Amino acid sequence: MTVATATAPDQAALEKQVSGSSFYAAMRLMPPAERAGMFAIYSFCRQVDDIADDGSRPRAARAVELEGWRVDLAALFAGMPAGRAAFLAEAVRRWGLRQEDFLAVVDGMAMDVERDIRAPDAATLDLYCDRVASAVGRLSVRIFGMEEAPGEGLAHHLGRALQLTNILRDIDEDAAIGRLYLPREALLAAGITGDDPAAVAADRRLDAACRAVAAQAREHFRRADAILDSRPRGRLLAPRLMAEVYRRILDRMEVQGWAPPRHRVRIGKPLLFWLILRHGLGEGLRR
Ligand SMILES: CC(C)=CCC/C(C)=C/CC/C(C)=C/COP(=O)(O)OP(=O)(O)O
Repeated sequence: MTVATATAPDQAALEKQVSGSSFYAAMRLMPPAERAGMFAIYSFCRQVDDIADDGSRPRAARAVELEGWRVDLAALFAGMPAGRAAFLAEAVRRWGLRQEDFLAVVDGMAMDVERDIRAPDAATLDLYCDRVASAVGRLSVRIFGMEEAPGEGLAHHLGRALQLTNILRDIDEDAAIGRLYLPREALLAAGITGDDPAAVAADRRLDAACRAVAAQAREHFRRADAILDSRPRGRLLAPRLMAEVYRRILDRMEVQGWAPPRHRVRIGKPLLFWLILRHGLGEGLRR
């Protein structure tokens, strides 16, 4: 495949976009070329996510802008001047990243633009998680150098584990912008029939619904771990640390519970540092 030669990616700018993420430490530990690739993927995700979340602009304008990304990605993969997507060219060329995975991410963001997601059914939530998280995983596992089958499996399970945990952590922030990602089935099983985000966030029965979703996240973490454990020790340190950081967030939320008022769970620097050491990442730190 021929890919348009990109303008040199501005690493400092990419890194700045990534630096606020829970996954920054994991990406920082990768060797320079892989790290640059992950930063590019993350920056792409950040840019399309910012479009989807920009509530100050009409939905139609945001949809047009996402469509522009689809056009730029098509140009990139056709070897043409790729506009905003040009900075992805090196990563696409080097790791054979697939157009369909980038497009899936854009499709996921488009779900947020079309209407505010409110208590989606389980299948819709799963599709959303596949697009906004597992597709990112499918791009990432190519950079990790994984073979097709375990790579697909890791992306499937770790993407869903991380996204469900993120949803459980961000209930209040999402409600503040009119969104409720918790699945309808879990809400109904807990006796919650409405889908008004603020009302649901204030409902004490939410704890039971969230525990059911947390169990799903745990099962995805378990299956992601099984894939990671089958790979040689000392490899795949980045996804191991990504999983560990978010699993700790899930652990803390389960202790705290989801009955309002909730306190946003964070992983502080000392714990992060300890997790890095525990995973034998000292090697990465010296790079
Ligand atoms: C194989 C593999 C690596 C799979 C996982 C793919 C992946 C990294 C998905 C991201 C999903 C997610 C919860 C993003 C939030 O990022 P954020 O930076 O907004 O998170 P934060 O709010 O906690 O900082």
